[in-house]
Amino acid sequence: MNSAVDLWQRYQDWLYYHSELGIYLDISRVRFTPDFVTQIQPKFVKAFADMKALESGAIANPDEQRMVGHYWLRSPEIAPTEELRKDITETLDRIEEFTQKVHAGTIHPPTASKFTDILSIGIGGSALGPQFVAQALAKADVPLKISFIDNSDPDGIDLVLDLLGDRLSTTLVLVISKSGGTPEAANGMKEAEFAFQKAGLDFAKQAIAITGVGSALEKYAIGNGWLDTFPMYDWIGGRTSELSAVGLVPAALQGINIREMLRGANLMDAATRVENLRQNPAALLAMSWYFASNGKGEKDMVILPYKDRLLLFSRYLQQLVMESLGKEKDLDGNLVYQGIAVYGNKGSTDQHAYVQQLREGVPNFFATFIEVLQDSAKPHPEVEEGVVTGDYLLGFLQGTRSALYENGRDSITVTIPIVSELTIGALIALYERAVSFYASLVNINAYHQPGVEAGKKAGAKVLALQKKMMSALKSSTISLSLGEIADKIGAPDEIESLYHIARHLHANCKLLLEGDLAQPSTLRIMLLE
Ligand SMILES: O=P(O)(O)OC[C@H]1O[C@](O)(CO)[C@@H](O)[C@@H]1O
Repeated sequence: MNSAVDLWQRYQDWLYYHSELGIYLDISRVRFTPDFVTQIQPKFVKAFADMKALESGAIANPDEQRMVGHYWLRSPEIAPTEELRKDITETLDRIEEFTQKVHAGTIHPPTASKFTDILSIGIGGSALGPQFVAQALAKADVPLKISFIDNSDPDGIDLVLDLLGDRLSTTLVLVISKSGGTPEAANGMKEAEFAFQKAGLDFAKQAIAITGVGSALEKYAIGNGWLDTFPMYDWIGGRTSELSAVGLVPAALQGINIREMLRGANLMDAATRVENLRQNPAALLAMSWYFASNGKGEKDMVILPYKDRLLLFSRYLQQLVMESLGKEKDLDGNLVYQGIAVYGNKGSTDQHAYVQQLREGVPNFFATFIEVLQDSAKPHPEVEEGVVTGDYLLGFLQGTRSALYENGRDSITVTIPIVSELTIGALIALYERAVSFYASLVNINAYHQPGVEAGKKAGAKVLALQKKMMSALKSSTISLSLGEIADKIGAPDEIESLYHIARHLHANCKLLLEGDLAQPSTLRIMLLE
């Protein structure tokens, strides 16, 4: 298997090529055996059946009793009802109409003839796709420049708003939240509203919402007369929403051809509907993941795109893969602790960062190289005789792939001809389907995220404690120790939380801590006047 001739044969035997998209998938450097392929075939019978059921509108997310319909977004004709088909096509038409009006200046800010910027506010699936696509398809000359508030970090928000500066008056704000109740998105919106108010601007005249039908955010936007709202359907998960209004509105506004993105996804969806393992690129990916991680997430997925524009792909895939596959229980309720950890950066930067460990250190990963065939739209000078920078990039990729393989580290290579709307749409669709297949192989629900709720609830508890602590301090004429506060508010088990809250409020000049900072039990706490 390891002779160059054998490997070349294996490469050709397993090479997948999509002629219309010009996309290749090479899984030859994953060391599965013919026996493994034979053994996994029956699991794909189920995976293909699950795919069919999901696409025809079955309740594929049993916990939440929801259909899962992101495939319908790029093939409305396969949506299970006429109403859904109409919703999808009408929303797409509305996005294009709105975009044309913004670009033409028919929809414009109160104090200028055109919008210059977009400020996109949202988190998780309501940010990662738009960020990935904005960077992948960025151009120097765009109708509107985009910036993002994707966290509840006041310093991060300051920087975004400072960079917008006076252009806030010509900024179109997109508040994106499926639930319409995610605190990070709500806080970002409130901060932006406040900044507009401070600058004497009318937020409602410069804001749109992309949110679940009937959500609190939709009601708020309509009630306050925002420019427009676009729907996010309950049958689309946040992490598969890039090709819904969530991703299409910001993309279209940046001048990105959204019909081409949808066409790319549609072509890939068709290719990944083929019920033949060897001819289905998503099935080949899922099989490789299963082999590499032993169907139990025993190895991490390292994403190495050799293209600056694709830097955020690993971050995008982190949510898609880890939120979908990282599950405690399988569909039968057994404890399985599933998942595949995803991380990555870009080549060749990685070679000067962590490839050392990948090559020689703990062999707990499999790599995925993303190769782009076209170097650049522009010709580049030779950096040495007959060699341009892009030739180096290919050399680095090939070199790392071989060096890893020689040392027992498996890899997959996805090759695209060019970074374009078509190929980005296709890549998104490829990984969405691979995740779906993998979930079937390991029998888990890829479309819920119960674990996230625990963190959200715990976060809310900390804020409630903070409020109680502040009112305890307000009603006290003397400084209090952490223990005294805990007793006063009836929360003796929360003393450590109270300490963390007090230390944060002290650093932000909301209260005073006196005592030995190295010994929390000595601290006395009082409000600052
Ligand atoms: O769009 P929303 O409802 O604000 O949710 C943002 C993100 O939060 C989650 O629900 C949980 O992290 C993600 O699945 C989702 O993409």
